[in-house]
Amino acid sequence: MGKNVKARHPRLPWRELKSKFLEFLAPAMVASAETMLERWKNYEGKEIEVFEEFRFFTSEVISRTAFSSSYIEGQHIFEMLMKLGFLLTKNSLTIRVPGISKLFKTGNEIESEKLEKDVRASILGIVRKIEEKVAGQETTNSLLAWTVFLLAHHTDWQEEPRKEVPQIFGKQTPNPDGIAKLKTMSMVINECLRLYSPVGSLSRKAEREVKLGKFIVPANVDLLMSCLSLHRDPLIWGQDAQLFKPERFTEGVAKATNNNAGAFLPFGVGPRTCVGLNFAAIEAKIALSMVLQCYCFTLSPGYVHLSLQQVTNRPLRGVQVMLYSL
Ligand code: HEM
Repeated sequence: MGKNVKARHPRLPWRELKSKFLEFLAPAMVASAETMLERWKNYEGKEIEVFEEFRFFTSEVISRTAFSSSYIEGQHIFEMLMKLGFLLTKNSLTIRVPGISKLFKTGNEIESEKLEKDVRASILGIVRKIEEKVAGQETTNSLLAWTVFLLAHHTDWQEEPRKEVPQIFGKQTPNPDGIAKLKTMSMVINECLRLYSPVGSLSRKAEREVKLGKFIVPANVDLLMSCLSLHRDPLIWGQDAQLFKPERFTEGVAKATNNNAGAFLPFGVGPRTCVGLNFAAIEAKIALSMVLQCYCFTLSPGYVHLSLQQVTNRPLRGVQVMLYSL
């Protein structure tokens, strides 16, 4: 921010800001997961399709978080509307000479035009924010469904994160402090993001001619990078690249990728990196912790393994699992 530009709000230190953000988000996510698990009671001992379930869950999280965070902005809009109403009434009572009113505007008219513009801009701002969150709904939905698929297929890996959940939260619902400590859960999520990256490819446009390794990319060329093939490349991940092995992330992403920052890109790279990264990670960890606390699951015989790359990489026929109460 430039020297002469005043901050609109007093600055909070980053750590404090992040914890305030978490304090607000985590309870909304926990409440949405509770609603989902309440529904799951009807499926105990039966088959459940979790892609659709997580669609309800991720949509509910959005409506709880996006709309309530718009409350203050909404209040500001209502204040502006009240003032606008007052000015419009005043303008309508002012006697104007026909014709002149088109050439000269009164102070009240100028102010009401400005207010009208501000109201429009504020409403568009809220809509844009909600749109951004909706953009993240499908991706988190896919991540959760693919993770349940992988854990249902590799039941030994269900036990590891399940043990960790009570160690960290006891019998409580997930809280912001504990979420950061879920190490095995992070490994499982990273391995799922590697194998079933919800965003299958990243796109960029070359603004000018650039040298990319041994290639010269001319200006204005559209580039598409496939995260799916990058994440399964044996030259980067080894001969077991196709296998589900969360242990490769035991010592973090840097170690798993041999410090190759361009090898693991589920959330993109550079200045356009996903802005919802933390939001998605917290949401996924809360949902999975709560599911694992209550249930174990195996793949249903009816499950058909097909993925569809349409905006996101998602299971085409859903993910059916058999649900057992613990
Ligand atoms: C598992 C969940 C998610 C995945 C895998 C994911 C992945 C991505 C990827 C790959 C990009 C493009 C980055 C690039 O081109 O370098 C992106 C951009 C974006 N994501 Fe996400 N995302 C997820 C969740 C979310 C959530 C929850 C939100 C909102 C709360 C969100 C909001 C956005 C926005 C606004 C952009 C555009 C950023 C820009 O162009 O500057 N995402 N995401």
